[in-house]
Amino acid sequence: MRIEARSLSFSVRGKALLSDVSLSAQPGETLALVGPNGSGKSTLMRLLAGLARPSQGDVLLAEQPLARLSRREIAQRIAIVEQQADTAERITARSVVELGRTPWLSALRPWSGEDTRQVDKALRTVEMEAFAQREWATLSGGERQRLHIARALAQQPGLLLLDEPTNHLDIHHQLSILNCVRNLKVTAVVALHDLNQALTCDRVAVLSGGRLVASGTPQQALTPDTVSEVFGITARQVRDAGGGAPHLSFHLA
Ligand SMILES: Nc1ncnc2c1ncn2[C@@H]1O[C@H](COP(=O)(O)OP(=O)(O)OP(=O)(O)O)[C@@H](O)[C@H]1O
Repeated sequence: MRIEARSLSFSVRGKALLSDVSLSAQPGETLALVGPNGSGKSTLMRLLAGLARPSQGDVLLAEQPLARLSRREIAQRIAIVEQQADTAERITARSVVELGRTPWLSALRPWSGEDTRQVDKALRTVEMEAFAQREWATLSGGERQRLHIARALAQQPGLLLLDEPTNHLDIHHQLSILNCVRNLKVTAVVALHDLNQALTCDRVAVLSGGRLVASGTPQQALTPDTVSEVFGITARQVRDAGGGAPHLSFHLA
């Protein structure tokens, strides 16, 4: 599903948290959102998810204004995993993932084999099948994070919004979750702090002080000059001795 932000601004008590942000992701693309702490990534995610209304501008999902969709219609199209997402504690891992099926259920459409299949598939994708019956309270931070992502995948959204999904994850699961997201046919917007992980996405948008300062392909948006200026460091592009894609190395300026 195509997502577009048109001239989005958002203020709280007269303070501008986002100013005139325009960006889009095409169906199936993975768009990385990067920027320093407090630059507005989570705020933008919440506007894209319809969890907050922009002060100005519009969010269009598959060319339809989000503001015109009902909560249920939004839930059938958009899944979000927020930073510090938490869940009631007396519940099993599997039940958390089953919550992802809620937007598709109704009195006329009770739980079916298809729902069970989607939950199984999501648990497999995040490599958490073996934990399905565990109590939520007994799980580690990374295991909970993977289950939140599984819950979002079980929702079968057209747009997946992930706010720092690799937080808490060991390097194997960081790479495997990002790989899985990039390979999904679903459009994804992913807030990331690891700029080298952002380099592996289809497109990158760079926020600074609530404004969009660069966007485009990773090579266009994440130039050493832009990264140095936005993060107040010195960035250099380097290549492994064995060739391969360039990546960034960082030093304090
Ligand atoms: N309700 C609010 N009232 C006042 N300021 C707020 C409110 N919510 C967020 N902010 C401020 O807006 C700015 C953007 O916050 P946001 O959480 O979007 O940043 P972020 O880029 O996701 O940061 P991080 O990388 O630290 O997660 C921050 O300075 C934050 O303190």
